[in-house]
Amino acid sequence: MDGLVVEDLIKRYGSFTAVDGLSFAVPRGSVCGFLGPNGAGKTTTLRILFGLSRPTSGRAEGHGRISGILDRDGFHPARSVWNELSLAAARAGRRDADIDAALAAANLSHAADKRVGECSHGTRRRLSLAAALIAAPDVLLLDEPASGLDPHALRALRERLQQHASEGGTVLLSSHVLEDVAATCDRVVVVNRGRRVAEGDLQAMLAQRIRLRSPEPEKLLGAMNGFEVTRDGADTLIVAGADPDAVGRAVRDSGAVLHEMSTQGALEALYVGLTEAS
Ligand SMILES: Nc1ncnc2c1ncn2[C@@H]1O[C@H](COP(=O)(O)OP(=O)(O)OP(=O)(O)O)[C@@H](O)[C@H]1O
Repeated sequence: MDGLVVEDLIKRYGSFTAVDGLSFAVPRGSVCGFLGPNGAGKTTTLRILFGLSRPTSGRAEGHGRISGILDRDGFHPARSVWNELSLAAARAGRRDADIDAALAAANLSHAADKRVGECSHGTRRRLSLAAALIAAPDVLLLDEPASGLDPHALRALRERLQQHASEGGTVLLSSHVLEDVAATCDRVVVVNRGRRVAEGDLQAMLAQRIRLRSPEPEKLLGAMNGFEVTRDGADTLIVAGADPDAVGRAVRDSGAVLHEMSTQGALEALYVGLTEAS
């Protein structure tokens, strides 16, 4: 069952079309990356899903309670971290929420009494996520949630989002950090100039591009008959559109020494190909 649906969505600002007939869906239990170049229409789509902006035509709807992070967090700089979280709980109708426990879960207990205006960018970002989660949402919409986070906070964010999905929630997050998307998401939607250029299961999409690194690339290349292979530097081959088992067997049969067989970096290659081509 879908947690959110975007269908034939169009958003125009005057004569400029920011979102141009966009359609995609995110199933429940999924963390979906929302990728695209600057100005592709991601924030516009997220704002419509939040109900902050009206579509020109089409629809964008999440099922159940929606919360999340937009570019501006709207916190008052003079309020304390504890107070902002408590206000977020009250706004979401969750007056019974345990604020101290939510702060601890967000690793923010030490900052509870700090004024928001005195917090670092990363701390504010973590507070934004805690404020979104305290609403106990079904659908989490996150615009660049990883921005400003250190590696520990990034890992905690990833684990929290995956936990939300494993409990049946739905997550849509925009990001330009593709490595992070690859580690966090199970699906992606790629948009360019307001249109969808790709959508699907991330592993299935990445399995379509396997990177092989070998000190004997010629030997390897000789065994790759029938595969679509491109060279990427002196010792690296990229095999496109092939089943990993079949590639693995061809590598074994070649007898070449292999230093790496992975889909690492494949998302970037896929993204660049998709957004340049359209
Ligand atoms: N209120 C507005 N009035 C006019 N144009 C707007 C408005 N909001 C957004 N746009 C334009 O719509 C296009 C899509 O913007 P949007 O912010 O959705 O892109 P994005 O994919 O989120 O980009 P980024 O990755 O840079 O955040 C851009 O060209 C932007 O300038």
